[in-house]
Amino acid sequence: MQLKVQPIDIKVGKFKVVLNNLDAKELGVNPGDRVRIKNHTTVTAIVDFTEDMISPGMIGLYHEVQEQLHREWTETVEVEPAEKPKSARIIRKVMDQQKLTKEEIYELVKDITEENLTDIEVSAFLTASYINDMTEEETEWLTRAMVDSGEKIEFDMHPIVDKHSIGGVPGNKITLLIVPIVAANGLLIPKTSSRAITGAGGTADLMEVLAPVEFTASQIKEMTQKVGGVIVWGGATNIAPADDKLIKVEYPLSIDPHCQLLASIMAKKSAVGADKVVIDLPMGSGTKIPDMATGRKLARDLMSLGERLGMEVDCALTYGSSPVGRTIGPALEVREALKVLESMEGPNSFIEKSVGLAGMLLEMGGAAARGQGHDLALETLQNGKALAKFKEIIAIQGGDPNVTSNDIQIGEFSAEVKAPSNGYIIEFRNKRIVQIARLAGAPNDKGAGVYIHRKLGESVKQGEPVITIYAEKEAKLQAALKSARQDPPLIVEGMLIERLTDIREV
Ligand SMILES: O=P(O)(O)OC[C@H]1O[C@H](OP(=O)(O)O)[C@H](O)[C@@H]1O
Ligand SMILES: O=c1cc[nH]c(=O)[nH]1
Repeated sequence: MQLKVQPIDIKVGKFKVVLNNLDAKELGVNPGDRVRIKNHTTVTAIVDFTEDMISPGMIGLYHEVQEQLHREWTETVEVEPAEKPKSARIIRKVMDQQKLTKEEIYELVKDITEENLTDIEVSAFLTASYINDMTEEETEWLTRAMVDSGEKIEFDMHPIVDKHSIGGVPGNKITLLIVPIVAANGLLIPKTSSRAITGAGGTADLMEVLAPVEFTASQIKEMTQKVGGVIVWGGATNIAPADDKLIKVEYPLSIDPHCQLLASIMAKKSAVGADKVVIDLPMGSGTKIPDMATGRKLARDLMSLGERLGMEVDCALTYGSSPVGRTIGPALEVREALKVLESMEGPNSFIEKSVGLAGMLLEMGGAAARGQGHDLALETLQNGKALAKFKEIIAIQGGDPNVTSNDIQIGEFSAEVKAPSNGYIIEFRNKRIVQIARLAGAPNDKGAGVYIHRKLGESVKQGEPVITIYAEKEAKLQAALKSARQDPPLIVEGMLIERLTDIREV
C-alpha cells in the first residue's frame, strides 16, 4: 500500500508509526503488529492506530523512524505488513516454561536493546520469568548477552571494586557513604546504579539531587581514574543497555524477577570490569527476601554467577524489616547522608550498615587487613576523608562540591501522621511506606518522600508524629496522606487501625 508521509516530531523511544484505522484494516494489521516501510532504506516499525490524528492514505512517522530513514523520504512510501520479531516466539517459550537456547537469549536481548519489542511483549517476558524463572545456564547467558550488547570498561589499574544492592528495603542510601569511603582509601569504584525499581528512590535518583548522573562509559572510566569513584546512572550509559529498558517496565509492575535481578546486577558489575564485589541483600518482611533460606539461595546464585564471570563476590545478608535510617525519597535521603558525612549525626542503622559493607570492600580490595575493614571505614567517615572524597566525586560529575545538608531542598508541602494512642511500634510495613512516598511524588519529585519519626520497637505517645510526608505538590501530599490514614504504614500497639462508619468510604 502506498501512503503519504506525515512526520511526527515526537520521540517515543521505539520505532513506531501511526496508521488511520481504515488503512490498518485494509493492510490487515492490529495494534502492536509490525509494518515494513520501504523507501531509500527499509524500516520495520510497530503500528499504532488512530481515528483522526492521521487521515486515511497517510502514515505518521515518529522521530525514531524518521532518523532510521535518515530523514530522507519520498512523498509516499510503500507499506506492507511485517512478521513479528523472532523474540515474540521466544517470549512465548518463556511463558510456556520451555528452556531457551543461548542464541535465543542473545536474540531476545538484541531486540530489547534495539527497542524492537512493544512494552506489552517486554512485560510478558518479565512476568513469565517472574513466575517461571530461568535455569542457572539461561541466567548466565542472559547476563553475558547483556554485557556483550553494550560497552565494557577496561581499567589499567586493579583491583576494581564495586558494590550493589538488590534493593527492596526503603531508605537504602548506603552507596552515598560506601563509594566515598572506599575511594578515599585508594581503591577504584566505578559505581553505576539504577533508578528506583520497587522503591521510592534508587541510588541514581538520589545522586541526581547533587550532580548530573548521565555519562558515557569512557567518561566513567576517566572520572574514576581521576578521583577514585563515581555514582552514576547505568541507564544513561551504553553499559548493559538492555538493563534499563527492562527496569522501565519492571517499575510500574513493582516486580524484580529473580533471574532478571541476577543478570541486571552482575552484567553491570562485569561490564565495568569489577574484580571484587559486595552485594547487599536486605532481608525481612516486605523486602525481596522473606527469609534466611531464600537469602542464602540468592547469595549462592550471585556468588556462583560471579565465579563464572570471573569476579569474586561476597554477599551481605542485611536487616531489611524496617527502613535504613529515617528518610525515604531522594532529597530527604541525600540530606540524611550528607549530615552523617559532615558530622556523624544520623541513625545507627544507616551508619553501621554503610560502614560494615564498606569494610568488606576495603578488605577484599586489600586496603584493610581481614577483620580491620569496619574500623577503617568508620575512621574514614569520622575523620572527614569520606566527606572530602564525596565532594570530589560531586565536583567531577558537575555538581556543587560546597553543598551542605542544609542546602538540600525538601518538598514545601508536608503533613504529619500522628500516633492514635500511646504504645510501641509493633509493625512497620515497608511496602506501604514506599507506596506513600511514591504517591507523594517520589522519586521523580526529588523533594517528595517520608520522614520516619518512630521505627519498629520505638515508643510513642498519643498525638506525637510517627511519620511526616513531604511533597512538591499539594494534591500529591493529600493523596499520600489519605492513603496513609486509610491503611497506615505502621501499627502502634493496641491501636485502632480504622473506624468505619460510612459505607460509601469502605
Ligand atoms: O527500588 P529498589 O527495588 O528498592 O532497588 C533499586 C536500587 O537498588 C540498587 O541500589 P545500588 O545501586 O546498589 O545503590 C539499584 O541500583 C537501585 O538504586
Ligand atoms: O540494579 C538492580 C538492582 C536490583 N535489581 C535489579 O534488577 N537491578
